Amino acid sequence: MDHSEERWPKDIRDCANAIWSCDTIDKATTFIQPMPSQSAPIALPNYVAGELRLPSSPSTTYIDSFEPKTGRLLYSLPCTQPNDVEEAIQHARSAFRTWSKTSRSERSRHLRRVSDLLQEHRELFAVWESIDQGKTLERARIEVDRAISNFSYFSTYILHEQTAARMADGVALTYEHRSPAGVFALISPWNMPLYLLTWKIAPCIAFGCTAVAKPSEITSMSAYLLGILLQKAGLPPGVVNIVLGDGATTGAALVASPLIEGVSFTGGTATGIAIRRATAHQIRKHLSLELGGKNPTLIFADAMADASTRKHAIRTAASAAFENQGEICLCGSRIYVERSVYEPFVDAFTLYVRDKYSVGKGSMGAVASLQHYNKIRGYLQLAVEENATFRLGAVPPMLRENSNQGYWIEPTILTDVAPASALQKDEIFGPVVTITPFDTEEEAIRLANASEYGLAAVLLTTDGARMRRVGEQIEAGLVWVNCWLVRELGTPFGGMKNSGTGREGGEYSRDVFTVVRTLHLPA
Ligand SMILES: NC(=O)C1=CN([C@@H]2O[C@H](COP(=O)(O)OP(=O)(O)OC[C@H]3O[C@@H](n4cnc5c(N)ncnc54)[C@H](O)[C@@H]3O)[C@@H](O)[C@H]2O)C=CC1
Ligand SMILES: O=C(O)/C=C/C=C(\O)C(=O)O
Repeated sequence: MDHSEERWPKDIRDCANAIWSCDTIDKATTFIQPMPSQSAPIALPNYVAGELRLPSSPSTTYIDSFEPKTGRLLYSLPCTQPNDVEEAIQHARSAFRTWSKTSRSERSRHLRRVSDLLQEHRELFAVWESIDQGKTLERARIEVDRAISNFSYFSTYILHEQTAARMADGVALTYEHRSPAGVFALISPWNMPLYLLTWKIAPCIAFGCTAVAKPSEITSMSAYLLGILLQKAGLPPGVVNIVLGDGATTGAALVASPLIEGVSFTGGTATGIAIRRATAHQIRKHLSLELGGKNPTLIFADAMADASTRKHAIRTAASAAFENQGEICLCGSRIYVERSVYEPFVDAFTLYVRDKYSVGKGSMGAVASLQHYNKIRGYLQLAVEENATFRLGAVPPMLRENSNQGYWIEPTILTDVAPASALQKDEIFGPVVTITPFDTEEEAIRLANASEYGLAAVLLTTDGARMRRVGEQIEAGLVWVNCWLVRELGTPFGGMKNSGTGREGGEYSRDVFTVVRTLHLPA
């Protein structure tokens, strides 16, 4: 693709305004359709110091981004080089001097304005997120709503926060004093782009820090739109900066900079390890790593005992498995079913999933990239080689680069998969589940915990005592009983084992973004 400068819009601001003016689905779609595939897409700019601009480094390269549902080239984005990353960090540092001292009520007003403006442009963000990521429009709307809540939740949280003070043995009055930690690198993945980026940006700026954020190179559109929105909301320049680019160049430069006081990262475990390694010598750096999962869903016979609980169990297990094409780190991709109800469950689950999630039924989007499509395809080929039974789905066709075909994968249900298989161990991160029987509660717990990951789990049972007995033994940061993805933004969110370190949400986010000192005053 030709990236010569004359093929970019002369004024990037015109381009931003063109997209911004698409305030209805129709207009947004019209804007995207006339772009001829394989030629002169727009290049998205960074958002630095309150301005939308392309990086200045002459060595900047450009990355192509494709539309998952069609395989068409959509736009390109700069792979921001270390010197431009450093410049963004400098702007965040200078903004920190003022922002960290800005009153909570003023910061709260800024977050509220961002939340209101997002609400006003909900549909615009949802349409573009769906086009850019491959998710359904319905799913994209849910995620924009959550992005709105991320800002509104932290806008009020900081107004009601309390400080613990106590009398230490009658000799000293002690209290905790917290101050904003500094400039943060906020790095997010491609599965829930706006939802997860704002889950980091909102608490970061609410607690008085400033940010250089980097979305995934696979899905940069909503971050770009967010930059425009932050500008329109009047957020002081430099408080949030957004640099686009890949992990190896842009992300790595951001994380390693000695001027970065902390990193909040969501993505794959291998990247989390790389970030830990790259920052190992910088002890002061706060690290919050939310990584992969291979989450179990346990279905006990009592959950299948009558028509209403059976329906609930099947629906909950299905949405936990296939929502957002299985591209949520919390998805339940290993299903374990008590043997006495195993076959009835597998039959009913397969029928339900075929009806609701088959491609074309409206609940299944395309997977995010060709690279990811091929990764999932590889696992399905492995399932054939290992003689797994395909209760639903098949190996999808091979797609070539630039084939202008969408990355669609049917929901796939596998049985007869050995516990040691990579299909049971690896995070496939797609619409693929395995179903395995168990005989006893102890075996169910053992199977659930037989994973390097420990992010989330779902228990489906009507037995109240079992809910707690089993729930408290599952090695996972989040256990949902008879529900999935129910979120209260103050609760600790994060994983055990190789699913990460640190927790975010409410006061846990405060711990990530602030430093604490204890003051001792003589009594
Ligand atoms: N939330 C989750 O649990 C997610 C899990 N994954 C898993 O990871 C696998 C690989 O997907 P990727 O897109 O490669 O995820 P990734 O972990 O490489 O990407 C996540 C973010 O990290 C950035 N990044 C990559 N390398 C970096 C580095 N060295 N320093 C700083 N930032 C860096 C990326 O540019 C992106 O913004 C997926 O197939 C899936 O299994 C991917 C995305 C989200
Ligand atoms: O914060 C949430 O509610 C969901 C988070 C999901 C992820 O972190 C993910 O899928 O990566």
